Amino acid sequence: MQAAKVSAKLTRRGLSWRHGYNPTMRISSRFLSSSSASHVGVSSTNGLGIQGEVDNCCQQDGGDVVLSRENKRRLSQYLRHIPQFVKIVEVGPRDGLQNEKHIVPTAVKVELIKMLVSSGLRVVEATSFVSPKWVPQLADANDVMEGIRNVEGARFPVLTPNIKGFEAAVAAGAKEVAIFASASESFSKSNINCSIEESLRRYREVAVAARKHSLPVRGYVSCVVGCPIEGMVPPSNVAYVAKELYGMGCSEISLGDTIGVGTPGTVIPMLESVVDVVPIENLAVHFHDTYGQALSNILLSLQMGIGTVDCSVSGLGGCPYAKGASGNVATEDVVYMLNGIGVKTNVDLEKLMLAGDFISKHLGRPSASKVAIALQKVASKPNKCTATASKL
Ligand SMILES: CC(C)(COP(=O)([O-])OP(=O)([O-])OC[C@H]1O[C@@H](n2cnc3c(N)ncnc32)[C@H](O)[C@@H]1OP(=O)([O-])[O-])[C@@H](O)C(=O)NCCC(=O)NCCSC(=O)C[C@@](C)(O)CC(=O)[O-]
Repeated sequence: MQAAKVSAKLTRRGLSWRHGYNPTMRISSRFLSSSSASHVGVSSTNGLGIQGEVDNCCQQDGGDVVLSRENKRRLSQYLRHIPQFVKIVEVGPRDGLQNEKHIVPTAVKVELIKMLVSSGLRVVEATSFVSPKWVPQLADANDVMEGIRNVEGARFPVLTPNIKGFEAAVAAGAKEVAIFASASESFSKSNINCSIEESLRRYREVAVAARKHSLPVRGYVSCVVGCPIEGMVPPSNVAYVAKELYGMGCSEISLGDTIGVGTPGTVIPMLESVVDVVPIENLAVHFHDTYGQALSNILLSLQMGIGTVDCSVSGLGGCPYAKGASGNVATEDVVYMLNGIGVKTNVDLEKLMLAGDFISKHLGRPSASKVAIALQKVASKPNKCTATASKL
């Protein structure tokens, strides 16, 4: 069912996913402002079992339900390190569409980007200036940039693998670029056809040129947990590459679990290693969801103090040089989780789902976002939870 129709149905029932509809959790923004300057104060109840308790301890507050002081105290002990605001970097138009079997028309890409921006996303990675022989799906980078030239309200970083790509990106009007190195030697060779050291040399050249143009540079590290060729990647390798990228002037380092094998058990040691060499405020996380671990890895990254998360609408994507890896964690799922724990993103979930619906229809397959699928079902078939929620 089209997301707009779903939205209308939910609204008729007095429900909304705009704020991360969850029958047992309601958030008051008052809690956010009354907590410490940079972390969530309180956010949720503790699950399905305590609906009655929510009813008893909350009061209406302009649409929100205010949690009791006791609930606030209980919950803040689990959420106190999580930032109040998380910056979402939407990578669907680039990381998502670079892996599609059939080339997506430029006009569809441009429309998708516009819809993502209108959902409130402020950073949308638009395309790549890479070799069209290597990634034909993004060979229309110039045309995409032309199509979004007048779109305001968001930044549109683009991937550049070398100075040739950087110059092409600048000529096309890019105001921000991203470079992408790997923590695995074999992946570097298969992805960009050179060693890690050679890639760092190329990226230093890009970083110097970017500084001359006053353009911010984002740096990716791929294979931060595992490599499709080498297997597990030591955290020290990740820290080395992250430090080099930071040292050459990258304002943000995005740590990519390219094949989605990480669990909290492997992600924690990796992050600990990296935060020793790069300030945590300059880090982002980028989880593919191959093994369904992305949300748990994101939650723990936030608890460790990271405030920027990459994700892809409808869970689009994968890497052409990492066979079997599935898409990035779905933006809808991340926004829903963050809404549920009271973390602001400025993203309107309803409008985001329209963008997801648009691209899924174009690709002719269902969304990979569990939230999008579930909310569509909720709208078409009310269940016990929706009935309870509509009474609140
Ligand atoms: C790096 C290269 C270019 C080396 O490719 P190469 O073949 O070694 O390069 P070359 O310097 O020998 O040049 C070969 C041809 O490519 C051209 N060329 C050279 N550079 C460019 C350029 N920038 N734009 C357009 N054309 C270019 C160059 O002019 C030449 O053209 P020819 O003379 O044969 O006609 C190639 O391997 C490449 O483009 N790789 C990109 C691969 C890619 O995009 N992979 C997906 C990125 S996703 C990722 O890395 C992970 C990430 C970021 O998402 C995070 C995560 O999930 O973990």
